[in-house]
This record gives sequence, C-alpha cells and structure tokens, in this order.
Amino acid sequence: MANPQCVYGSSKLAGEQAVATAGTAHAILRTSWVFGAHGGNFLKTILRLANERDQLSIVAGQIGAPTPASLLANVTAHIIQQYRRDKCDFPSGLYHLSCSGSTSWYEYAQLVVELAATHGFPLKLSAADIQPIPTSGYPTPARRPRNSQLDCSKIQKIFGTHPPDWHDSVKHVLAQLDQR
Ligand SMILES: NC(=O)C1=CN([C@@H]2O[C@H](COP(=O)(O)OP(=O)(O)OC[C@H]3O[C@@H](n4cnc5c(N)ncnc54)[C@H](OP(=O)(O)O)[C@@H]3O)[C@@H](O)[C@H]2O)C=CC1
Ligand SMILES: Cc1cn([C@H]2C[C@H](O)[C@@H](COP(=O)(O)OP(=O)(O)O[C@H]3O[C@@H](C)C(=O)[C@@H](O)[C@H]3O)O2)c(=O)[nH]c1=O
Repeated sequence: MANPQCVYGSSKLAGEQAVATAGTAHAILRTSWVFGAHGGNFLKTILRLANERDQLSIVAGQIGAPTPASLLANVTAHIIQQYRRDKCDFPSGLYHLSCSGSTSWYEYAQLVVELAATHGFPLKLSAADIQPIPTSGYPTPARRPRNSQLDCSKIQKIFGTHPPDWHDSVKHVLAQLDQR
C-alpha cells in the first residue's frame, strides 16, 4: 500500500488516483532511479563530480534499481501498441517497471566510476575514493525512501516485459556517452 513520505510522493499518488478514476483506459508506470545519456540524472552527476573532486561521500543506506529512460520509452511504446490492438480488452492499471537487481547509491556510484575509468573519461578519483555514508550524512529538504525496490512481476506477466539487469543498463549508457 502506498505511504508517501514527502510532498513529491503525495503529488505522485494524487496523480495516479486522478488517472485511475478518470474512467478511460490507462497504464500508470511506477519506476525508480531513472538515468540516461540525456538530461540530468545521478549517473551524470557522478561523472561530473568524479572529474571535479578527489573524494566523494555517497549514501549507502538507500537501495533501489537504477532504470534507464530507454526502457521506459520502449515499454511505453509496446503498451500503446497493445492498446491499439485490443482496445476493449486493454488491461488498465498500475504497473511497476524498473531494472532487475538492486543496489545502493554508493555501489552504483562505484560502478559508474569503474566503468568511466575503462572508457578513459577524465577522472580525479577512483572507485576507492568514494566513501559510503548513512542517509543522515547527506541531508536533503525532502525525505528519500530507504527502499525503492519495486516488484515488477505484474508487468512481466501482463505485458511480457523482461527488464534488464541494472549493471547492463549502466554499461550501455556509459558506452553511449563514450561515443559522443
Ligand atoms: N528521475 C527519477 O528517478 C524518477 C522520475 N519519475 C517521474 O518521471 C517523470 C520525469 O522525471 P525526470 O525525467 O526526472 O524529470 P525532469 O525534471 O528531468 O524532466 C521533466 C520533463 O518534463 C517536461 N515538462 C515539465 N512540465 C511540463 C509540462 N507542463 N508540459 C510538458 N512537458 C513538461 C520538462 O520539460 P523542460 O525540460 O522543457 O522543462 C522535462 O523535459 C516525472 O513525472 C517524475 O516524477 C518517477 C520515478 C523516478
Ligand atoms: C550528488 C550526491 C548524491 N548523494 C545521494 C543523495 C540521494 O540519496 C542519492 C541520489 O541523489 P539525486 O539527487 O541524484 O537523486 P534523487 O532526487 O534523490 O533521486 C530520486 O529522484 C526522484 C525523482 C525519484 O523518484 C527517485 O526514484 C530517485 O531517482 O544520492 C550522495 O550521497 N552524495 C552526493 O554527492
């Protein structure tokens, strides 16, 4: 059951409820820790900071699954195609969609720096210079969930989605950034 921890979470839940009660076919996708080659996101923040600083402190007490924007785009396109095919039988509802596996922000940052080094990105630090810290060590105005993992079995069963492992998606985006 949803239990929003902050104003952002409450606003997302209100949006979901408005869509679900609007009386039309719909698919609501809940996701986590979105990243990609475009726009701002944690992966790109770490690449920038790793080129500016010789040490980083990253929260280790929050877990989740990094999820590429491309997965969300591809699955959304697939769902829309299915809606066009079977309008009357469309399985409207709320779905979870994230990569498989899970990690902490700390381990995620370490992998980003390790991969960045193999691609020859400019870096002032290595993965060993990243320190794990508790959530209290990185205070933010909005409370962050300790566990952002999502059970994605429903979208797998209904739409046949098989999310990739988060490591592979991070590797793919680093390779994309390398080609720029
Ligand atoms: N980032 C994450 O980890 C997660 C994000 N989400 C949800 O995914 C969605 C996208 O998040 P994220 O990519 O991080 O957000 P960003 O703030 O990076 O991007 C939001 C995008 O929406 C556009 N936008 C904002 N308002 C409007 C509007 N009124 N009409 C049309 N376009 C608009 C912005 O356009 P412009 O650039 O022109 O301002 C921008 O391109 C949000 O709903 C967020 O709550 C959910 C879970 C995790
Ligand atoms: C830059 C930085 C971040 N962090 C931590 C803070 C936070 O817990 C975590 C991620 O920080 P960010 O500011 O990138 O991301 P944050 O805004 O917390 O990310 C969230 O965005 C919203 C929209 C969501 O829905 C979530 O799924 C999630 O992706 O990393 C550090 O510990 N040290 C650092 O130097």
